[in-house]
Amino acid sequence: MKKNVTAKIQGGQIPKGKVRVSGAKNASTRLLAAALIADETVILTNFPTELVDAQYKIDFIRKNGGNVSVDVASETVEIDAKLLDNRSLDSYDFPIRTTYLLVPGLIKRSGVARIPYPGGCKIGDRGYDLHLMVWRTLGAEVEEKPEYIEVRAPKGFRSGEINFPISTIGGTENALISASIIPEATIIKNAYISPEIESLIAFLRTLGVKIEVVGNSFIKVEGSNYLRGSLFQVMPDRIEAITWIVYGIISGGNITVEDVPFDTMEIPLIHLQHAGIDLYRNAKNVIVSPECLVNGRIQPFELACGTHPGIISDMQPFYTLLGLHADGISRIFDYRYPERLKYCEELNKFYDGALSCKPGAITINGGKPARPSEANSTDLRGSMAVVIAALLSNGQSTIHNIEMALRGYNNLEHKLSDLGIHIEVEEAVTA
Ligand SMILES: CC(=O)N[C@H]1[C@@H](OP(=O)(O)OP(=O)(O)OC[C@H]2O[C@@H](n3ccc(=O)[nH]c3=O)[C@H](O)[C@@H]2O)O[C@H](CO)[C@@H](O)[C@@H]1O
Ligand SMILES: C=C(OP(=O)(O)O)C(=O)O
Repeated sequence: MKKNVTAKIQGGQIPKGKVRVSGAKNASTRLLAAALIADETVILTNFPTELVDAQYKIDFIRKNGGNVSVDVASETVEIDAKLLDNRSLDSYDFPIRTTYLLVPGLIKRSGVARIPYPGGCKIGDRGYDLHLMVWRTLGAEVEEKPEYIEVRAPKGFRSGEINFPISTIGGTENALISASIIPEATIIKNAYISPEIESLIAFLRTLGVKIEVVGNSFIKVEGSNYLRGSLFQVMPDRIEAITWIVYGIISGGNITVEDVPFDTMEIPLIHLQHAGIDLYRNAKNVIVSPECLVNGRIQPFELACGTHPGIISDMQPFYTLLGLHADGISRIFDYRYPERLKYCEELNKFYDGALSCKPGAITINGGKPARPSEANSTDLRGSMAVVIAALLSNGQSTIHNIEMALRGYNNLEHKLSDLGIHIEVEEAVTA
């Protein structure tokens, strides 16, 4: 897997052309784990095969005996988990967040699961205690070993009632997949229903799991000992869509963003309107061009990130970028991930200190032109944000560790190249 990747970026290139949004990271990597509980083959289409996070998960599955074939050309992944088995690995270094979703498949096949500690972006406090709570509620023993988390349920999980004290995406996904292998009813209270979770529920139903959702936070799951296979399409990535739209606006480019999942991003798009941006769109695509700016400029704005259907935290850095190009002072609040600020220090290198931050709040003094710089990738979205800042600056910039951006942006270099943008990417050779 790629490590220590540096990008040399010549600013001032204006994007022009088409870019298609890939299958969503936060859907595809969940479906991949959920496929492990099926007793027949699962085929996932529109799968972002080049996504580094997906590749880590596939690697883990293969190392534990699962069969995964990947067809890059058709963006299809076929998973056969019949031979999945819990094995002792030489290394548990898998820097992805949702390792916990690999547990149900392993419990189903071998009654024991050893999984890497949840990694993912360092965006502040990211507990995993609620995942342990899920497994314990379902009758498992859980032990935190130095290298991995071990979950034991030799006779499989048993049904229970899971009551989340806070609304958690990962926790809800874990509870859903874990409950699906139990042939009795499990109740999940205070669940979080996001579009990606709706898609996960739709997938689990295709396997034969009965899932009832009442209102927006109560779920009843009735699983089965035997689960069918499935042919399922990964939904497009709403965070990638907002990334390209914002890039199109602030670059003054002329781009068509294809496969935009409009129904999952109503409020994020309303906030663009409030910033004076009137996008041309049809059922699936958006055309971004300088004419979209109603008054010829981006209006400053104030917004708060939160749970769906609002602006989710992963979109925050792109609204920050938008604010940097707005005509005045904008403010962004994020009290769900108040420490998601490290990337701001990196962006400040390009924008002459235009961002001032305190936990949960970013104030943006918009309107300063971007200048070239050398910056680090602090997290996935932050990495993509500095790549965009470098593209907008007038000169050559260097961005370190852009493998972070590649965790969440499928085929990034190719997509940029289709927009006429060339970046030079180099991976450090390690002895
Ligand atoms: C699938 C998905 O869309 N994941 C998103 C989710 O991550 P992730 O699924 O990790 O986030 P959660 O919704 O689980 O976390 C919400 C809050 O609950 C806390 N918590 C969570 C689990 C736990 O066991 N204990 C605990 O304390 C977290 O620290 C956080 O403060 O939100 C992040 C911030 O928007 C995004 O970057 C991820 O892309
Ligand atoms: C923080 C993110 O992902 P993860 O939860 O996988 O770290 C992200 O997608 O921005």
